[in-house]
Amino acid sequence: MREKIKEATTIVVKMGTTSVTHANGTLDFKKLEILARVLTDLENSGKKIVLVSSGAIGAGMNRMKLKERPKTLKEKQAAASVGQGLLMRVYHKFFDEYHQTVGQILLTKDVFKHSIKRNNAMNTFNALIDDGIIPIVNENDCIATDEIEEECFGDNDILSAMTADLVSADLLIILSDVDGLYDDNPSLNKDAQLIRTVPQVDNKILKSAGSSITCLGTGGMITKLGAAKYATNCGIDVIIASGDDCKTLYDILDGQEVGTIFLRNSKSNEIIQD
Ligand SMILES: Nc1ncnc2c1ncn2[C@@H]1O[C@H](COP(=O)(O)OP(=O)(O)O)[C@@H](O)[C@H]1O
Ligand SMILES: N[C@@H](CCC(=O)OP(=O)(O)O)C(=O)O
Repeated sequence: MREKIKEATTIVVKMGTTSVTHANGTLDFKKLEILARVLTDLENSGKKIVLVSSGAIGAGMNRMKLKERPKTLKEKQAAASVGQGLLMRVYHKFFDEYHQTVGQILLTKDVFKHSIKRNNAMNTFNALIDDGIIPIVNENDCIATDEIEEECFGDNDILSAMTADLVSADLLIILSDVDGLYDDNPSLNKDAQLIRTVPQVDNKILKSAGSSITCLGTGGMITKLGAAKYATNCGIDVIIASGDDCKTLYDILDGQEVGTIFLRNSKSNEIIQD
């Protein structure tokens, strides 16, 4: 069933806050360094890679010496403003080690609803991808407040699914602090079982998802399932797996049974072919 993953060419990889930062918000250099190496290697092998990375608020929070995630919207925006620059500087540094050029794209969700803005964003993505440059995407937190205002509604998960659709990706890989979708929140229920394959994101599956209990991650599994539903309906396979060791991306793309796979909705392909 996972054999077809080997053929995926355009791949969007989403790194959650918990995968790019330590618990105190400082950037996890070890993980980011490995991520840069693996993504460059995949790009060199002929894959087209887009990275969606969270972590701006965590990184900014630490630099501003805030002890906990800011509560008010303006404080979160200020932290994102400080942190986004830090995040990109670290990405530039690590990707440079492997002579891989990256470009920053900050998006707001309204871009996807507005045909001219959507087209402009798509042209930028295509120009970067055609030049072998890896776009690094985050939400433009300072002007788009829907993602950070309410912890439980929306986040970079859905943005990664919308981006995957925009670049006509074959595969969306969401890396997190959990190794896939469980039948119950594994942080609260130690008997929860990992689900390997989800043929369809239906109500039963949606009910298994809970929110995040970390102080930095937002949305938890609820927004990841929203993203999986969105992307699979666009004809894109989705894998949720652990971002602990980014070398796992090799195993995923080798078709190995890593994390949870959400199978693309085949009807969406029929619609596209019609
Ligand atoms: N059914 C579930 N399966 C797996 N994780 C779940 C589930 N329900 C809730 N979660 C929570 O979702 C968390 C991952 O989401 P989040 O903290 O927002 O990560 P990220 O920073 O990667 O977006 C897990 O650590 C877990 O506590
Ligand atoms: N765009 C913000 C939001 C964080 C966000 O979506 O977090 P996550 O649920 O960990 O992907 C940031 O970079 O901090």
